[in-house]
Amino acid sequence: MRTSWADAVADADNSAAVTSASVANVVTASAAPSRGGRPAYVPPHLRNRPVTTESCAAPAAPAAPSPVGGTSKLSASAAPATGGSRRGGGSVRDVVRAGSSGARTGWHSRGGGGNRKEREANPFLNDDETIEVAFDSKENSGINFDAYEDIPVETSGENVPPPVNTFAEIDLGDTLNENIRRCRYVKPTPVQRYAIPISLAGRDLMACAQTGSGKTAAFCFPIISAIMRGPPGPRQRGSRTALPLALILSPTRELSVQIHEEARKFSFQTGVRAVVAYGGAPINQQLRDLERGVDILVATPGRLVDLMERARVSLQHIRYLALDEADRMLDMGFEPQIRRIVEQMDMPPRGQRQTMLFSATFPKEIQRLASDFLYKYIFLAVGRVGSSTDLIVQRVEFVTESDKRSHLMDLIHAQRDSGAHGKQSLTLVFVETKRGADSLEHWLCMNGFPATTIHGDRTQQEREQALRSFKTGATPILVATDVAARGLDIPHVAHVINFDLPNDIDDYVHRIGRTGRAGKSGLATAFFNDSNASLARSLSELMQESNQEVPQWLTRYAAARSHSGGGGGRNRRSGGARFGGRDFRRDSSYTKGGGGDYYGGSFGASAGYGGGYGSAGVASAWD
Ligand SMILES: Nc1ncnc2c1ncn2[C@@H]1O[C@H](COP(=O)(O)OP(=O)(O)OP(=O)(O)O)[C@@H](O)[C@H]1O
Repeated sequence: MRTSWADAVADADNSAAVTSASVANVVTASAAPSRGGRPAYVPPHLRNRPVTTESCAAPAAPAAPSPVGGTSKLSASAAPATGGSRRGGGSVRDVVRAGSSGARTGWHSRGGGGNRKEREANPFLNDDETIEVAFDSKENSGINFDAYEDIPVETSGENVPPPVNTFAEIDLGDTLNENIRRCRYVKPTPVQRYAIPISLAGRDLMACAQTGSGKTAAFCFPIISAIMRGPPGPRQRGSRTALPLALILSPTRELSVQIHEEARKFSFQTGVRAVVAYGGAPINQQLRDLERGVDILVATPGRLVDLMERARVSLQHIRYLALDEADRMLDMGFEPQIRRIVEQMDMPPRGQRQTMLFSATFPKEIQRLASDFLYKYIFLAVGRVGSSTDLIVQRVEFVTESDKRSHLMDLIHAQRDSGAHGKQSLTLVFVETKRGADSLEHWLCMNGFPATTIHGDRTQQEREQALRSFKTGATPILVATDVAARGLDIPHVAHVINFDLPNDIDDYVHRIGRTGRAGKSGLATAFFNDSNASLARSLSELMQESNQEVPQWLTRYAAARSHSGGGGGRNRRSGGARFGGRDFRRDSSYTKGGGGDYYGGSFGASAGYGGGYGSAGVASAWD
């Protein structure tokens, strides 16, 4: 049985009615074992205390085993495979694929792979429908395509393949089409309309499209389809080194797990096998998974390097490379590791592999770095006329440090009171530090609000448990650091609160993008005070561009920063840029050959775009 927000609050209210000693017990209770025999989450302040029997957080839903580490999935992934058939379709590609059975890559041709198809778990069998019961059903109406109708799209590069309007226009193969249908994707989102034909044409791509707009499928579909119709991969012949054909890199473990879950759905019964490898989870399970054969490897960079150093993965047969959150992957923290993987190991060079970079934000200096990895690439920017206003309402409130907690409490109370018929919604609260996350979570629990936390000091098992507990609504408040800012697709997040604002406007864009996804509406509230002055200008510009109400005081802060010469560094935006997805190659400062690449400089496509470029230093489809 799932505990709803209303139940949880009622429980909390009951607890609050008793003595403070019993409140302490309520909190301490999280040390009790949860259902399914897994230890329940223990808030940080109680980790060394004796175990009692009640819980601050409502009990988490039981979980099916994850592909790696045994804790990440909500789905009943061990269920037998049903539906769909690799051989059943009439598509040429499927026939080719089926006809090559046993000779090509995929589990049925790998050492030890044997008769794996029969054992393929059905990734569509999950308990989403049960989860929906706890949430407001009007939130489940699926993607709102009207929100995307007049979306401005810009492409640049040579010979850009034309976009498609429907999935039927692309020959993805019957099995993949069946999986798309199972995902309930009726038609492609704008980024998919453009990116899929570009990728299927074999072109390198740098794609910038707003958060929650379906970028994962935009790179997964062409990869899966190309593997299905391409020549067989190498046979491992007794070697324990895995030889994937495609590599998808992402910056966080949870995002890698999520992309892998998506890839498994899209590739169900296609014969294409996706495996995930990420840090913090037991490596032995991942090694066993790799030994069974891998076509698509989804990985975080650190774990991948580890596997390569152990000679358990070789990239010499990579045909497709995708970097999700590519600007993050190439910023100062990750760049050396990515260069090592892409340029200094055994991966085929650009031009011999196909490379796809995706993100919602692409600062120019990162585009410049990224161009080292790309060959004659197409730049694609997908924005939205009407901007984000329709989907994410952004609010900024001036709140001093000492008032933040009481303000947060007001917001959470308001949110609870607006919940229809006891249905709940989720609130994601971003803070700057791990310690701050633990402390706020503790305080929320003490005040009767079931909360959990995700940050880099927690074990991977705790992180996955926290995410699961949040997704199911068992703990409808998640306090997070930036580790949860990018890519995570969590349905029913109604409110993102920037308790501490980030220093970088791009981080803000990704954080608020955890709500208002796939055409649904969302709310984002930020607490601003003097310590955020450096963000004032870029925040105010972003809000203006998204047709949000900018408070007068924020405009004054922004003006003061402009006069004092502080504009938010690389985050500075130009006012009034209707469309910020600008290809850096269009800059006059860019010299042909500077990126080792030819750029034709012609626009290949434009849909409904009537505005000119600004001189924004940041390319963001939110503009
Ligand atoms: N064609 C489609 N029709 C309906 N829903 C879709 C379609 N494509 C993707 N979605 C859904 O939209 C949601 C957002 O997709 P996804 O996570 O790929 O977004 P994203 O662009 O990668 O976001 P972010 O920038 O935050 O990483 C997912 O729940 C996905 O299942």
